[in-house]
Amino acid sequence: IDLSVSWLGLSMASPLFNASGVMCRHADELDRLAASCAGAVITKSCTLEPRAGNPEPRYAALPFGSINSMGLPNEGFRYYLDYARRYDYGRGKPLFVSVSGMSADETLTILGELARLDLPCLPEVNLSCPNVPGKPQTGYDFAASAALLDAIVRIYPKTFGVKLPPYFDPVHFDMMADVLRAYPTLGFVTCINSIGNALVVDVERELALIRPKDGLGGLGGSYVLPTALANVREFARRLPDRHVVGCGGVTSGAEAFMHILCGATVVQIGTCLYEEGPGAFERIAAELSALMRSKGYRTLDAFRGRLGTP
Ligand SMILES: CC(C)(C)CCc1c(C(=O)O)[nH]c(=O)[nH]c1=O
Repeated sequence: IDLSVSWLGLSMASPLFNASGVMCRHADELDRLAASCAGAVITKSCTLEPRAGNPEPRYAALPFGSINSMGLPNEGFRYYLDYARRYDYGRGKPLFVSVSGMSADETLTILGELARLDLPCLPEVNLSCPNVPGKPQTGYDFAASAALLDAIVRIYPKTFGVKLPPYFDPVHFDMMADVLRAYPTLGFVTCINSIGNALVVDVERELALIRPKDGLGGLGGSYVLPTALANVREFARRLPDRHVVGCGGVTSGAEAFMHILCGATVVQIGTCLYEEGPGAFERIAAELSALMRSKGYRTLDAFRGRLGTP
């Protein structure tokens, strides 16, 4: 059974890696991911300056997933560019740098610096990044997304990707795909980010579970799997010449298989990695391998994007 993936000039021994935000804020965490069975590593979304993030409690594990309102705690982009400079690309594990400026200008400044370094790492631009006050997150503002991407391709000439929030309306799939299709250097889209602004209640204490935003936070884990799969399949259909990175609700080989069957080239793991640790990569890869064997598939290409309809 061959779990390897070659894409965007990269080669990965496993299709599995971390979702940005989980176990990737500090260099020691990133090194631990690089030493694990993960096929690649991505950094916590960075901003121009370091950020402590929101007051705690800001993350909670739930019966079927997680809720978080971390508030972009990160060491600042220079820290991650320095990590990207020192990273050992020869070990065959690509490094992705997630970028989420507090404004479009911040994102552009960071990408300009990244372009100057001309390193082998690839940026994943987080479109859940804040937009101008009074406007929804960038990914839900199609004009703002197009304006940001117009500016990005002017200052960042190489291949990059975007992290998308989940969409819930076919017209939104169409509208966002129309925006993204216009940028030939957009090599991949990662579907999905957490489902935003959920609210989880502690009945006994009659309190929200997390403190920021009066309890509102992004939902992750098994709760979001069906929405993640829909977004993967719908964007893979609309952008057949780009890669889709699947993210959302992967806790097993079967769920990784679902994402790839829906069209994902590779798969990110968030909540399950946070709760289980890096051993999740080895377990899920072994489960995926066993499932493929039982179905007679020797490679991921044998079933990628082949979901049918009854
Ligand atoms: C939600 C933002 C804080 C604007 C971006 C960072 C982010 C966070 C976070 O740092 O709170 N959590 C997520 O689940 N997804 C994200 O993209």
